[in-house]
Amino acid sequence: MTTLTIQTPDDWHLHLRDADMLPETVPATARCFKRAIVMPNLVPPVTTAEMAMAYRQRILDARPAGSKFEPLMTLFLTNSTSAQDIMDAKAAGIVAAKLYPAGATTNSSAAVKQLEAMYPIFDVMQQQGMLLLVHGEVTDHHIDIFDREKEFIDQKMVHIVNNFPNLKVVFEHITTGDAAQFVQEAGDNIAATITPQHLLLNRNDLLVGGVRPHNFCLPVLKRNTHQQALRAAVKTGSPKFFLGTDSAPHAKEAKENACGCAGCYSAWSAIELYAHVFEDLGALDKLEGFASHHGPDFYGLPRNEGTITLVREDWTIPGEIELPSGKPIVPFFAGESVHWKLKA
Ligand SMILES: NC(=O)N[C@@H](CC(=O)O)C(=O)O
Ligand SMILES: [Zn+2]
Ligand SMILES: [Zn+2]
Repeated sequence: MTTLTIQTPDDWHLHLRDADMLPETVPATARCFKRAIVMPNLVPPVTTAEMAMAYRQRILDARPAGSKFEPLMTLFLTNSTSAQDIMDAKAAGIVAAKLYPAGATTNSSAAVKQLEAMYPIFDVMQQQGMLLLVHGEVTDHHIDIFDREKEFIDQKMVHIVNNFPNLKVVFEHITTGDAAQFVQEAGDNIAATITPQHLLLNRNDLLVGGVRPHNFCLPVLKRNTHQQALRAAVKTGSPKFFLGTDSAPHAKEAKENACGCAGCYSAWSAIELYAHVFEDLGALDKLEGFASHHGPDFYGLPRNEGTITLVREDWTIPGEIELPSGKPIVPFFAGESVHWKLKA
């Protein structure tokens, strides 16, 4: 096969950042995705409908001329989020709220410290038909970083899903066979996003032969058997799994640092990298479902009109990109060759 045409895809997990990052990040995603779930972990976090609407406008203003890219906004949950905040958000067109356990990841210190205290809020979300998006890792210091997702399933996720059977929950950026199996076996109210890095890499790519800060993201890459389980999950074509890049830019100096930031900036090559993986799996026929159908179907939104075409053509991801601030950033998979390219 030399070309591949699929219905226009969406990115169901994206960090656009803010201010002078938007002229970089918005075009990168808008080049092939029609919509994206925009994560709210700004500084300060997006905790009200008003903040989300102002952020949405800044994103719309950063679109390239003629672009119809549509940001789907989310609310950052804290232990101070009120029922009224949820109702206001719903009324403003916000589709989901994001649960970060406090301290789990980038800019999450203001997030949820006591998860069970959020249950009345989940109840309102369930009634309002707002989705719950979850960064699924426990944050207790004594729990090993490689076990934090599995512990979250056992301690928290099982109870959320069972207590709120009509709340749609997205288990974001899953990284383990345990999470894939949990999602597959649980009811129809739970689905998961999977990133390109967790399909392409395992923890050897982070640590063998020297530490590779550009492969560091959270949840951290796991052992090869988990990578294989995620690959097997997308290969089934199950509607419970869909595309969420978790593209999360940090300047080069913040990644190549004694305390490097977590996040991979994959937007410029994301759809190509997924095609690369699905080809490897002999499952190119499953890419369209994963990238363009399962997400909107789960969210209860219409599928996109139109198509994109990928061409089988080798190209090399650049080693560096210059941010609008003038600072360099190293894109995910820099210097590596990819077999598919978006047709201009
Ligand atoms: N995935 C990451 O490693 N980082 C994300 C936050 C997140 O999605 O957890 C970021 O905002 O940088
Ligand atoms: Zn996360
Ligand atoms: Zn993320």
